[in-house]
Amino acid sequence: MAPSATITATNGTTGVAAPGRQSYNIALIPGDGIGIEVIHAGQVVLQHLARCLDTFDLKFEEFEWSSAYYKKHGRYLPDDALDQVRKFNAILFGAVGAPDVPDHISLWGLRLALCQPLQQYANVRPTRILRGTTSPLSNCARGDLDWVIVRENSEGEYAGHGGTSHINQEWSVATEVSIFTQHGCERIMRFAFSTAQSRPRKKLTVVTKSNAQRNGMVFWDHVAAKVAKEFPDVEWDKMLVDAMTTRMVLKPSSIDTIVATNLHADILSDLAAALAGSIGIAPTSNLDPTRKNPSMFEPIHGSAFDITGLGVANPVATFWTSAEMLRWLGQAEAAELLMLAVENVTEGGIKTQDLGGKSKTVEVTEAVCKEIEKLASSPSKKMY
Ligand SMILES: NC(=O)c1ccc[n+]([C@@H]2O[C@H](COP(=O)([O-])OP(=O)(O)OC[C@H]3O[C@@H](n4cnc5c(N)ncnc54)[C@H](O)[C@@H]3O)[C@@H](O)[C@H]2O)c1
Ligand SMILES: O=C(O)[C@H](O)[C@@H](O)C(=O)O
Ligand SMILES: [K+]
Ligand SMILES: [Mn+2]
Repeated sequence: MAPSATITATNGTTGVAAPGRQSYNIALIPGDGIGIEVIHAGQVVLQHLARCLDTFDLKFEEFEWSSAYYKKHGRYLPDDALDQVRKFNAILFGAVGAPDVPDHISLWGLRLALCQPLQQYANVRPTRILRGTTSPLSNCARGDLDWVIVRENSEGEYAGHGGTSHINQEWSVATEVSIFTQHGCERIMRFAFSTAQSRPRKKLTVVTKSNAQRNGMVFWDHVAAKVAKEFPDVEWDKMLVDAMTTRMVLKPSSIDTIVATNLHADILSDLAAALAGSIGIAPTSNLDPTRKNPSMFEPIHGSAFDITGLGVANPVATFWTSAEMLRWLGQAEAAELLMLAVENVTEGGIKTQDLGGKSKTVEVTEAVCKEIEKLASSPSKKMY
């Protein structure tokens, strides 16, 4: 079923209206590398926002689950990790991945070990060109690129089906089987169509590869066509994933909402982030649309070994995902104010090096805090 909507967010997700003063418990999982730097910047900004607005409360608890924890305990998560995080309203996650741990161990050990059992089956990735930033595409004005990528986040190429036989033999073999279930495809298609329906253009592109992958992807297309009948007001088309990359580069304004498989959307969303200026701005919401489990919010990027510890990581992706978290929790006004503050700062030229600026993580964080203070105390607060 589509999420029960009361507040429609700019990214097509929905929040529950909050009666009275609300208090939210947020689990912080900074993880590894720059994840630690940006999550701490996000916590500073969120705390400041809550203090300045004084209309809701945020309480944070930090978890040390990371590659350092893995090296000490032989696992990324303790046995009761899911029970622990289920007590929170939301999770703010940094990144996982370390140079001395194989990437499949870290990804499956932490991120997927949370997203999959918590039924965060819809991964929502908005992309747009923020004020004061530019796309590397010539002729792409700010409003020409305003997309939401909906990523199937529970199965497909990430189902974990497969195995290795004849290890260390010349005839060793490994399989990685994609899984497309009726339930999994239907729920993500419904979510994607209702996201598209909630946006002004009501347009959805279903990304596929059903010319080559003649089973799973043909099934994916079939479910899309069936679910489309429930949304007669959504204009939709279907596009092969390879052609979609060229359309994103050459005709960005022809795109609005996209739905794609776990792997296709993973790849397309890094491309989308780069086309909007940098991976350092791109947010991700891992949503359980049924709201039975807490949803998890993170920047799209990873732990970025190459810039860890230099103080130059762009915190904007984490600020944006923090805004999406607030929206999901029902604090749409606070989310709007936070994004307005972020864009006032980028427009003022306070940007990290990935966006062509010279500012450090901490300078961007301080500037956003100052801007929040200004906006929250302005008599014309209703401008956001
Ligand atoms: N969800 C996650 O936790 C997640 C996501 C992606 C990658 N990873 C893991 O992170 C590790 C590194 O992966 P990768 O190098 O492929 O991707 P990455 O996103 O960590 O880095 C790619 C490039 O983008 C730059 N970059 C990323 N975030 C930035 C930011 N906020 N500000 C400025 N520059 C930024 C990096 O410096 C690097 O040059 C791997 O272990 C990978 O598995 C985890
Ligand atoms: O899920 C993945 O593929 C990785 O964690 C990462 O690249 C992401 O986009 O979340
Ligand atoms: K991340
Ligand atoms: Mn990715």
